[in-house]
Amino acid sequence: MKQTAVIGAGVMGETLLSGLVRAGRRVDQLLVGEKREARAAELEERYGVAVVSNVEAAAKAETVALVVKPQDMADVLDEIAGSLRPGQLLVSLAAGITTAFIEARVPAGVAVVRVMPNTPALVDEGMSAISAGSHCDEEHLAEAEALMASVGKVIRVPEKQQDAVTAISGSGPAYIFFVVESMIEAGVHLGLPRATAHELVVQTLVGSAHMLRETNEHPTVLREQVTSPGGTTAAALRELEIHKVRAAFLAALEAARDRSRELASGS
Ligand SMILES: NC(=O)C1=CN([C@@H]2O[C@H](COP(=O)(O)OP(=O)(O)OC[C@H]3O[C@@H](n4cnc5c(N)ncnc54)[C@H](O)[C@@H]3O)[C@@H](O)[C@H]2O)C=CC1
Ligand SMILES: O=C(O)[C@@H]1CCC=N1
Repeated sequence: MKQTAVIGAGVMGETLLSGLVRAGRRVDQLLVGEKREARAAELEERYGVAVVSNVEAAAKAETVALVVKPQDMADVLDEIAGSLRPGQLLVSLAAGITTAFIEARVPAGVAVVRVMPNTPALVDEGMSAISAGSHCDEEHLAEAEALMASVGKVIRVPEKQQDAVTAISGSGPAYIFFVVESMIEAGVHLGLPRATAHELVVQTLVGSAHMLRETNEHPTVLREQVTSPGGTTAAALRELEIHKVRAAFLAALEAARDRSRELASGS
């Protein structure tokens, strides 16, 4: 029986775990390594999954997903390296951590795939980008792809693009939620009840997202369709340009990309 282990079951680890369960993975094919005892008990109760030591998880599973913070990755790899064997697959979901960083700390021949997921995986609408390490064959990459496909869409990217991917889709949901928060708050300033503002903004976001996906139109075209000459949208967009929102997004994404690059150094 092939087993998959998830080491580090915080926000993203549980997101992956729950997706695997929803996708029909048998619970006895799953193992969890989690440092916090209370959290481990919670997961055992919620999913009926076995929480074991990291060493046992690494020794038993064919595929090991590493979902600890980048700053904890070196310690976890030191702990499990002795239990890993060539041919086994390590899938890292950590921002910034390169496949070379992992390969340098595990036995030669262990296959490594780097993944950047995002939290909409919780509702099976995740976006994951995967990159192969140097001992990884097509079968390993396909296995990592199948793992992440259980919670959404997956694309393959060259590893050198992963820091930019992290800035866009990894952190991306936070920017969208920030915009949603800002619009709700603005609605309240305009005198709408908070619940009304919330409903208006969420449905506007969902509808706009569906339009982007289903019409396949460029966002500029969709934005122009909303922008009547001399109308309300043009008045609002002029303010966004005056406040340099476009430039702020560029600076923000550059900061996220740079932070991703820094994380591999443990800072
Ligand atoms: N939260 C997000 O939206 C995304 C997170 N990621 C990546 O996922 C990883 C985890 O992030 P989060 O889930 O947000 O963090 P988190 O802090 O919620 O989860 C990390 C978990 O690892 C556990 N842990 C720490 N050291 C451990 C050890 N030695 N053995 C076993 N478990 C240990 C912690 O107790 C915690 O439950 C990070 O590397 C992050 O870059 C990637 C994309 C999106
Ligand atoms: O903020 C972070 O570092 C993680 C990686 C991408 C999203 N959350």
